[in-house]
Amino acid sequence: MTDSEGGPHPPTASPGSALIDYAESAIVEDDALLAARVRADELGAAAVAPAVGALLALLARTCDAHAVVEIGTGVGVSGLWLLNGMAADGVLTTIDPEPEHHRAARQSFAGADIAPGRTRLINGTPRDVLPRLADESYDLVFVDGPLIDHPRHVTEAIRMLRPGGVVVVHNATADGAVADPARTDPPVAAAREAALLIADDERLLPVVIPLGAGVLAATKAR
Ligand SMILES: C[S@@+](CC[C@H](N)C(=O)[O-])C[C@H]1O[C@@H](n2cnc3c(N)ncnc32)[C@H](O)[C@@H]1O
Repeated sequence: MTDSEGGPHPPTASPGSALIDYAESAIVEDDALLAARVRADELGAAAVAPAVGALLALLARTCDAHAVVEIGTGVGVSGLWLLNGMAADGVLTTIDPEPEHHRAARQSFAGADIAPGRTRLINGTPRDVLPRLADESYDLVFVDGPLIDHPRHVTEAIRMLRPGGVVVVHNATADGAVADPARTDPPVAAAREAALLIADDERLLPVVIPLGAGVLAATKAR
């Protein structure tokens, strides 16, 4: 690649650079999100970084999301961001096997004055729940369960996504380990497998975004 004067482009920013640090620190969260983060710390439920949350809200708004599925509710930090970007009457269906996390997520949603009808919390494992959700019916699917389950969750997400919808995979790079050929442990192999499922699907237009733990987003052809 060359610049407008024919010379090589200057090196682009790498993860950990000042640019990434700026992107990560530029987002300000409201009181409801800050309170949810305290709950996440108390329960040890890792939540998306603020910049990833802002990306979720942006993508939800861009695809005018009315129906969103989230795999891995945690205590509702990513859910709050998704709801912020969704249509005012949009419904977030969010799945988690931990009842304690769902209790905390309900507190998080109430703390942000989210109307109860806008959230559908399904307590169960995605393996059991996802097959019951309809084909091509959701505007956005957010995958944030255990890395080892990413291939199964991504397969279900692609099935559930409507044409023009967006799938977002959190921790898609296994904190960057997918780029290291020496890393062949099962979670890293699962992250690679999930990325390949998306790369090999001709209906999907993907991009890796180096925010937080690494995000892979793809939109499905209309
Ligand atoms: C990283 S946290 C989700 C954080 C949340 N998305 C956020 O940013 O606020 C992962 C969640 O996956 C849930 N989980 C555990 N086992 C699971 C499984 N087998 N499938 C899906 N989710 C699971 C955990 O209970 C936990 O709440």
